[in-house]
Amino acid sequence: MKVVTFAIAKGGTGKTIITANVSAALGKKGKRVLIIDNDIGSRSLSYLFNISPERYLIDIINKKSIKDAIIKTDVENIDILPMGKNLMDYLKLDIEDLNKFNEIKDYDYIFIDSPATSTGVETYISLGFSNYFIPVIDYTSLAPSLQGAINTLVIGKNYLESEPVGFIINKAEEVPESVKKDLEKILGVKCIAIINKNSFIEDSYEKKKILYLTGEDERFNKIIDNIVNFLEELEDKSEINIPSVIAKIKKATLF
Ligand SMILES: Nc1ncnc2c1ncn2[C@@H]1O[C@H](COP(=O)(O)OP(=O)(O)OP(=O)(O)O)[C@@H](O)[C@H]1O
Repeated sequence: MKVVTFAIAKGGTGKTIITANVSAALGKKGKRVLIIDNDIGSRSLSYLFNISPERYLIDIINKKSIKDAIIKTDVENIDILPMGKNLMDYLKLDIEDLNKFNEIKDYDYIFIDSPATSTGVETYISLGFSNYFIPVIDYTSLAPSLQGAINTLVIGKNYLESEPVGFIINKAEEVPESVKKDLEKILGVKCIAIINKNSFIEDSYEKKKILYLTGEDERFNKIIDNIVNFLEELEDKSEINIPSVIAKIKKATLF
């Protein structure tokens, strides 16, 4: 199992779109995927997968199995776990309840879709629970994206031990090779994909479609396939030690 977050302490860069499409591509390949939906503000993941959760994990975690909150979607091999509250609220729970996260074993991939709060704290908590993270830079908003990516990399790598394995440039028309090289130098990881800005992607959200599955945009599908191949090469990781993760998060976020 691998826990991966497309993470950046900056809103609207395309994290949810990328999480949804990469998950769908993995699901199509027969991989079992769970998406932890922590983006409770925008609820964009529920919107895209067309689900209306009747219960959230926060409401049942002290009474039932974590599996009772997991929703099967209509998309092949993809389940969603709606958190219902900020991950920060989960940190206040008993360790016994938090250890229930270790019940989640039947998946090849877990993705955490997180909101970008102004303090970045939700992003950092997601990183605490992730083995790997991949910042998503919005090329139409390069300077704030870069700042968000640097913050995320510093906290994730140095305090939480989540491994940055590359970054994605999203909403880009054309990225000069020299800019890509500069970004790689600044961020210290490789650019694993450049996704162009286009109306198919933009409209897919409005129309509640997972673009990869419609096959409407061949170029987009090739890019998603490349990201999937990249993730498949990453090593599977062992179980996360919840108490030690919580201790690290508290230290890293001065929570
Ligand atoms: N490559 C793209 N081309 C055009 N529009 C895009 C592209 N990527 C994302 N968008 C649009 O940008 C908006 C934000 O995307 P998304 O919700 O995936 O970002 P996010 O990082 O998850 O946002 P938040 O921080 O609010 O959770 C959406 O309306 C989406 O349709």
